[in-house]
Amino acid sequence: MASGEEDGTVEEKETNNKKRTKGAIATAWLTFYNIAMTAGWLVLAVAMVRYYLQKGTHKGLYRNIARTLKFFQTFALLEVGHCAIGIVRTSVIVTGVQVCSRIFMVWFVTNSIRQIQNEESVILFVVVWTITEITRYSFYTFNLLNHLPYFIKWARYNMFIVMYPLGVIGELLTIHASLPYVRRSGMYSLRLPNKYNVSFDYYYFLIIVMLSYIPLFPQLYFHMLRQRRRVLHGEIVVEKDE
Ligand SMILES: CCCCCCCCCCCCC[C@@H](O)CC(=O)SCCNC(=O)CCNC(=O)[C@H](O)C(C)(C)COP(=O)(O)OP(=O)(O)OC[C@H]1O[C@@H](n2cnc3c(N)ncnc32)[C@H](O)[C@@H]1OP(=O)(O)O
Repeated sequence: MASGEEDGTVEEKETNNKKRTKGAIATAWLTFYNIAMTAGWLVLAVAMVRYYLQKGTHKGLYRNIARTLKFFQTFALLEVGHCAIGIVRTSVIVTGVQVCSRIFMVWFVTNSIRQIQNEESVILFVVVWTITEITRYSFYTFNLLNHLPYFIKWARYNMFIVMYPLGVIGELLTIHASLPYVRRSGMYSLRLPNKYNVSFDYYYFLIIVMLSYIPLFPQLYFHMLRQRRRVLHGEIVVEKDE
């Protein structure tokens, strides 16, 4: 029996061919992207373990891995693009909040304020992010290759239950530790009078960022709990249009 495609008009066939090509290109790109990201976070993990074994302290660890961390975390901005052009079935808003908050932590907090780089809280969130991302990107890679080991699927949809709160604690403690330096230095702030007639206080901005975790984090966490029910328990989860 002829398939629907064989029966279709030339236009239908062209549309189907286009869809297939877009699918193949998107899959190839995502496979490359996920392999590169898994490798990047693995490099980071190895660098952290080596540093700690050699020096026996976490002091100086952040500076040692800063370039790699900044590179791979910033590269994750592409994920917002993946959602926007529809090659992954994820909400742009959920992904945007997750990626932007991380980029903000890396560039505008940890990287900008040298005095806090040796805080234990920095190591906490960097270690938690690293474990999470190695699991997440290897999950996507094996999934795309249709060879997903169950323990990676299990880890992807269970570890976040503990890792997410731990990461948030690390991030909030780091922002909190930065407050006195920000207040003293007046960094990234704009005081009146100035030619733009605008004032901005980075110290209060950071406090607002900390407070914004209260409404935003539960949404990300519950999103992941719904994904967990869908993927591990096969439940049909109806999500609001985010
Ligand atoms: C300017 C200042 C802003 C300040 C804002 C301050 C507010 C901050 C509040 C937020 C706090 C966040 C803190 C955070 O940084 C702390 C941590 O991360 S700690 C470490 C623990 N973290 C986690 O476990 C992260 C969990 N979150 C995520 O995984 C993602 O970020 C999330 C976007 C939530 C993922 O959700 P998603 O919907 O994508 O879930 P899935 O993985 O199940 O994917 C859904 C489907 O899409 C496919 N997909 C997605 N990405 C890819 C890809 N790269 N390649 C291939 N396929 C992909 C996936 O396979 C699923 O497909 P299907 O539906 O067919 O199964």
